Amino acid sequence: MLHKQKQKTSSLTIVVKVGTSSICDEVTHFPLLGNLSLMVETILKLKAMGHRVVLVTSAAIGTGLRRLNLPSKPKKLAQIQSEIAVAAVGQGRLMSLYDDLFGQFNQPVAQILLTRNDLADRSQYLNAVNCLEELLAMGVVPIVNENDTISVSEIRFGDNDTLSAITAGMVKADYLFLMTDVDCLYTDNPRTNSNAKPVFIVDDIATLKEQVTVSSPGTSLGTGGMVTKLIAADLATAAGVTTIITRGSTPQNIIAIVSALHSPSPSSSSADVAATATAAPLHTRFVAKPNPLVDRKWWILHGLHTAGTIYVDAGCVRALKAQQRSSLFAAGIVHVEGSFVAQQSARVVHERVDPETGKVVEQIEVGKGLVNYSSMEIARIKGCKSSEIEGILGYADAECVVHRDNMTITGKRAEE
Ligand SMILES: N[C@@H](CCC(=O)OP(=O)(O)O)C(=O)O
Repeated sequence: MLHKQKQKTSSLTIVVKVGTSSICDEVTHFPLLGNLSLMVETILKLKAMGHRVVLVTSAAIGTGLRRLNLPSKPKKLAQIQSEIAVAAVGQGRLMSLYDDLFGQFNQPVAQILLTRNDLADRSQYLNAVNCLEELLAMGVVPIVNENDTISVSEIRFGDNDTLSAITAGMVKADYLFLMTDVDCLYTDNPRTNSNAKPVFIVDDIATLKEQVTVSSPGTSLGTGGMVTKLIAADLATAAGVTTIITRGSTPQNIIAIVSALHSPSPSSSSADVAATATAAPLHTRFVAKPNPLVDRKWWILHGLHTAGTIYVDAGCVRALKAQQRSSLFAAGIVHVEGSFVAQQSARVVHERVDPETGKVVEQIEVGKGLVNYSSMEIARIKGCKSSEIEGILGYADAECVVHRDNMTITGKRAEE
């Protein structure tokens, strides 16, 4: 299938994610200055072409290890505290390195450190979005990393692939470049399987997952790998961002890839567009979803930490997915899992049960929403009519458990 890239050529918004393996030597942890300089030059060239660029960078831990003369990052659970302390040492030094390199060209940069908790609050999320927008409007290059020192494990992004996808959604990017230590996604690990073939273009990540073997666990310093890149691509394409995986040691390829995807004139045939894109350096392109989720719905799905799960019956699923979507009412709830309060977010799941054995045969993710009642309240009102809530709880703050405006349905509607 041929894909015609949208022919926007003036100012593109491009998020570039650079992993630890492209920034620090895996053994010595010394900075890979050649790579970093090329990355900085590439970003400056993209800016000179009129594009807006956000850099999402890892390597606070790697840089901290070098500074502290430690051989490797702590692995035991008890040492997680020292891992984040190492990140605190490295983050300032990493920024100073970028500031020095960009500073050679009089290019101002800004440090943005994010945690999942920051983004879970709608007003803080919007503040972060506005800050990024303002920086881009001022011609600054925002440099984003996770705020490792205050991210506890259950709310941690953990890998910067996910963080970069969230960032790309926040700035409504045209492109997310996930720079890594291979040229592109392969059908299997090219280091261990010589028959592994490059994957050039991906329309549907769910189908892709059935066709490729993704085993890369990431490097000894980074936390990501190909698995987290696919999650990031899924997330970013849902927000309408074309996502590219390509080699981190040749960042100049970003320019060649963007140019190849945008150089044909608007009247070019699809074949011309495909041929030009194929002539670009090796990369995998994940096609952006044509009808991306609008900002608030995307934020509910990806910005919010999921605090629990609400299990619903089949009738409820049909109502939630119907053309005129219904809100989620207590009557359709079967049970609730986890401990959460009102205004936190919960997954909505349907369990398909084998009628003969009574066993759950499949769990179907329906969506995610901001709840009007706590998990304890939901446990008491599940299966009841809205008119009964007041009698059971002694009050009724809302007639539904999740209002449809506060819910994002994943997957297709029932009638599609
Ligand atoms: N935020 C941390 C680690 C993030 C991380 O490992 O990401 P990656 O190298 O992309 O797998 C850091 O700056 O070292």
